[in-house]
Amino acid sequence: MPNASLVIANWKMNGNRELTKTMSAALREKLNQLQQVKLVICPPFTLIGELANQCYYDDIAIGAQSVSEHTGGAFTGEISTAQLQEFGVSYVLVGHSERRQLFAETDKMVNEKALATVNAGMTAVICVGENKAQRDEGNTWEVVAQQAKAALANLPKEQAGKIVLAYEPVWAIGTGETASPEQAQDVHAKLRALLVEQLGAIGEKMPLLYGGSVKADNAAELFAQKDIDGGLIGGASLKESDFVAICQAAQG
Ligand SMILES: O=C[C@H](O)COP(=O)(O)O
Repeated sequence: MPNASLVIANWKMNGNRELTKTMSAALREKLNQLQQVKLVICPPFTLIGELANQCYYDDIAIGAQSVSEHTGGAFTGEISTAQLQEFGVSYVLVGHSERRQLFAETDKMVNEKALATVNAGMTAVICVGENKAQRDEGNTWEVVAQQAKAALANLPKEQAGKIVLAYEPVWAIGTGETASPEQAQDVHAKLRALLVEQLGAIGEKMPLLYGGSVKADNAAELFAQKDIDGGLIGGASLKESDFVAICQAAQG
C-alpha cells in the first residue's frame, strides 16, 4: 500500500494563468479523497499570486522553485524569502539539478538557500541526485551523500522538521526513464540512515520524495516503497488528469 504523504508539482518554466485555475479546480474536486496527502504546487514566480488566490480556501500549499540566499538588496533577478512569504509561499525547492547544472548553483549556495528558507519559517525541499555517468561509474551514493551532507551543514536540529529531501536521479528527469522502485528505495533507505545519523530520531520522520519521470502509471509502485514518502513531479504535474491520478496513487 502506498504510504506517501507529500506530492509536489514543479511546473518549471511552464504554465500560465489559465493553468492555475484549471489545476486548482481539478484538485479541489478531489481534495476530500486526498486527505492523507499534502499537496504543493510550485509555479513560476509570476503565477504565485494568482495560484495563491485560487487555492486560498483549499488545503493546497504554494511553493517557489528557488529563492535567493540573500535577504535583499542589489541582486537583479533574484527573489527573497520575505517576498515569497508575502504571497503565501510555504515551500521552496532548493538545489534542483537544473539550478545546479544550468545556473551554476554550488553545494555552498544550496546550503545557504536551505538555511535562509528554514530560518524564514518555510520548508526547504532539498534536491539531490546523481547523473548518468556517476551512476554508471558506481558512484551514486557517494554523490548523493555528499550533496545531502553539504546541503544540511549547520542546520540546527530543531529546524529539521522544515526539511524535505527529494532524490532526483538526473538521468530520470524529463527522460521517461524512471528509476526502478528498487533503485529508488535503495537510495532512499541510505538517505534515511544519513538523516538519522546527522539529525537524530526526527530523521525517521522527515519526508523523502522521489522525482524523475513519475507518471500516473508508475507512481503507485514507487510510493509503495518503504522510504518513499511522496513525489516531486515535473512534466506530469502540468496536466490536470495526470497530476490528480498521481495524487490519488499517493493516497492509496
Ligand atoms: O522537479 C521535478 C523533477 O525534475 C522531475 O521532472 P519530471 O517529472 O518531468 O521528470
